[in-house]
Amino acid sequence: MSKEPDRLFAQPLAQVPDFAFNEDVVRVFPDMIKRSVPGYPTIVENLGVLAAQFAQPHSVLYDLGSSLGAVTQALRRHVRTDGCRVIAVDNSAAMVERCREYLNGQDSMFQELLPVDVIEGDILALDFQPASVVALNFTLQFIARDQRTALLSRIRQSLLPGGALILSEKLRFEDEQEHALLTDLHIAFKRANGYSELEIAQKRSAIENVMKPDSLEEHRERLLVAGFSKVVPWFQCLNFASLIALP
Ligand SMILES: Nc1ncnc2c1ncn2[C@@H]1O[C@H](C[S@+](CC[C@H]([NH3+])C(=O)[O-])CC(=O)[O-])[C@@H](O)[C@H]1O
Ligand SMILES: O=C(O)C(=O)Cc1ccccc1
Repeated sequence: MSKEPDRLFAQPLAQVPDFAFNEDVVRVFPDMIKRSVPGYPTIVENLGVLAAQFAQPHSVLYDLGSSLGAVTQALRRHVRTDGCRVIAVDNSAAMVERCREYLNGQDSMFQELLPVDVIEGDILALDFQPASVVALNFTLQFIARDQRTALLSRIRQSLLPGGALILSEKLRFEDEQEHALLTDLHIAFKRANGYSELEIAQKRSAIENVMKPDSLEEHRERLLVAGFSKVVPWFQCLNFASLIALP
C-alpha cells in the first residue's frame, strides 16, 4: 500500500472544491481513510470473516465502491467457499487503475486466491448477477438519497438464500445531543491522528455537498422497504457503523 500521508487540506484554500475521488485522493487514500474513519481496519478485516459465513458455493461476492480494493483483499484472505468470485466496482478511473495494481500485487504474493474482476462503472447501472455477499463499505453515503432505495432493492433481488448485504456508513443521529457528542468525538479522533483544525474544517466543507449520512433508523427502514427481512448492526465506533442485512 502507498505510504503517502494525507496533507490534501493542510494549506488554506481560497475556495474548498467539492471532494472527488481523483488522482490526488488516490495517492493518499489508505492513509486518509485510516486516519478519518474510526474502526476502519477492524471493519474491513471482519467483513472478510463475516463474508466467509454467508458465501455460497459458485456465487459472486460484490465489493461496491471498491476504491483501492481493501474489502476485496479481505474477502480473498477469508473466503474459501468453492467457486466464488469477486466483482469489485468503482466509477473512479483513478481508483480502479490503482486497485488493479494492488490486486495484482496480492495475486503475486498468495496462491489460490478467489478470481476477481475490477469494473470501472456506476453501481447504479450495474446488472447484478446472483450474489451471496454484497459489501457497500462507506459507499451508499455518496449515492444520491433518492437513488438509495432502488439500489438496495436491486441488491436484495440479486441476493441468494443464505447470503447477506454488509453496509457500512457514517451515521447522523436524530437526537441533537447525541449527534453533537459523537461529531465532537470524531473530530477528537481526527485530531489525535494528526489532522490540524484547518485540515478538519476544510475536509468537512469539501465533503458536505457530496456525502450525505443517514441515521440508523433511516437505514433500517429503507432496508426493510427494499425487501430485506432483518437488519443487524454488528459494529459501531463513534459515528461510524456497519450493518448486516439479511434477504
Ligand atoms: N455511483 C457510484 N458507482 C461506483 N462507485 C462509486 C459511486 N459513487 C461513489 N463511488 C465510489 O465509492 C467509493 C467510496 S469510498 C469506499 C471505501 C472502500 N469501500 C474501502 O472499504 O476502502 C468511501 C470513503 O472514501 O469514505 C469511492 O471510491 C467512489 O469512487
Ligand atoms: O473525513 C471524514 O470526516 C469522513 O467523514 C470520512 C471520509 C473518509 C474518506 C473520504 C471521505 C470521507
